[in-house]
Amino acid sequence: MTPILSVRGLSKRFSAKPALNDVSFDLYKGEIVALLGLNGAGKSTALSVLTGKLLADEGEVSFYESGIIGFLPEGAPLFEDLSVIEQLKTLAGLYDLSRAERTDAIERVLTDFELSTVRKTAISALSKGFRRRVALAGAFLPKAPLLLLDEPTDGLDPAQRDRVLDQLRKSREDRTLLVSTHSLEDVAAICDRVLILTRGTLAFEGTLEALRQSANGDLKQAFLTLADGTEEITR
Ligand SMILES: Nc1ncnc2c1ncn2[C@@H]1O[C@H](COP(=O)(O)OP(=O)(O)OP(=O)(O)O)[C@@H](O)[C@H]1O
Repeated sequence: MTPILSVRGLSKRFSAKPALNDVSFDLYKGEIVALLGLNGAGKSTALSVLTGKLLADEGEVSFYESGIIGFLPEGAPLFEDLSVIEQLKTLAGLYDLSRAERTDAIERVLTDFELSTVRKTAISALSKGFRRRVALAGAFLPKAPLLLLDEPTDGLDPAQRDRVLDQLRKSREDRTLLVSTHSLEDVAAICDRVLILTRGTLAFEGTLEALRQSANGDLKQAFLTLADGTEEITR
């Protein structure tokens, strides 16, 4: 099977300090893959390099689909001075969409992320959970075949978290998702495969089930053991 995205030998250093070290993996159509690791493991750096926001020092990223990549960056940055609808219109204007397509895309994400009631609200007046959903709506505006999401459920209440996870699950019908998260609950709920970064090195690549089984069914224990780097590298 041809991957949708292929990453080979990716390395990135900040000054002399390695943030990513010879990382290689593939993503396939229709899967949701978790990108896990302790604080500072290199997850956000990896997503930034994949989107071209940061330049890698070494390695190659090949994207085998036509179209663009949707991105929810770390911290879900937004235009503070705009309203929700203005934010989405501004982002939609960046894509190659007709006026009708832009309107349709905006209405779709307002509905999918339950933002209709705040469409005219200033971004600066939104709570953390709403802000996250506006940023997610922005990432889902274009019909991008690949979405890179940095902590999509951070700051969401349990009800909203479930709804956003439903949206992510649904979106795999026509998209591939790489999701960086600290929530093992989210991983168990929606992810097919898992990548674990340990101090910039890929320490595990495999199915959710294989990860669980590596610690007799205890997902948290399995993650902590590998993320800490005390186990041999599993590839
Ligand atoms: N712009 C930068 N300049 C210097 N060092 C950086 C920069 N961005 C990241 N780093 C360093 O690179 C390493 C990886 O950071 P990164 O933010 O990718 O980790 P992360 O896995 O996303 O962490 P977290 O879970 O805390 O968000 C860390 O040691 C971090 O301090």
